[in-house]
Amino acid sequence: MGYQFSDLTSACEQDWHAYIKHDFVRQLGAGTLEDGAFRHYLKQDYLFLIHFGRAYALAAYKSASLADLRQALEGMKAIIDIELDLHIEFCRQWGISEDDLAALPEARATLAYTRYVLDTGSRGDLLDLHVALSPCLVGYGEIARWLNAQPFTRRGADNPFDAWIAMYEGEEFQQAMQAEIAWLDARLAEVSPARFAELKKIFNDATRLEIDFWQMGLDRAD
Ligand SMILES: Cc1ncc(C[n+]2csc(CCO)c2C)c(N)n1
Repeated sequence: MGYQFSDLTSACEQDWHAYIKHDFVRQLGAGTLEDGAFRHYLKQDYLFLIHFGRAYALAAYKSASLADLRQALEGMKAIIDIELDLHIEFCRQWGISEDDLAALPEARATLAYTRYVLDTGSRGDLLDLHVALSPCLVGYGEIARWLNAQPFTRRGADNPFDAWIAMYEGEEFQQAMQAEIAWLDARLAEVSPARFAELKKIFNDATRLEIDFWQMGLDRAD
């Protein structure tokens, strides 16, 4: 008894590091990532974000308290009003129009990850769903902080991906990430070892799917 969020990352340390320190991330930080790989990632991430918007709608449906319902609504608004708007603008700067985005075929890695999260939330409870969502929210915040601490990372105008790092290091985003960790810490404090083992599997699966998402970008896989 008495778990916290950091027990999930510790229990999946190898995969968690493979996700946070993936070659895609390193190249993005160094500014050496090929444009085509970044564009492929951006396009698939548009589809990813739409399904994550649905996952927050599922979190609303699974909420038994007003506080949880409000939190789900805030998550959905953050994706639809902030993250997706920024994303569409980002895509435009990289030469990808809204028409291009609307006509995209979905890559297998996108399908696998998004539907895994939706399925986990459908069969499980709100905690299962939040654990499935947490590598996304917490991972990107950690990636931005990790990149800023690496000697190979270049910031500013000589890194074409600088705006990407800036998006996730921002105060607002880091606060949302801390709020999610606090919510998970409070729930995980109450779970049994058997329940923790179930949640660890979900966290590990979602983390592995994040690794595949980066790899899909590097390989430009569909
Ligand atoms: C594959 C993939 N994983 C995580 C994120 C980051 N992300 C997506 S939605 C969300 C919540 C913010 O409202 C965050 C942090 C991404 N963009 N793409």
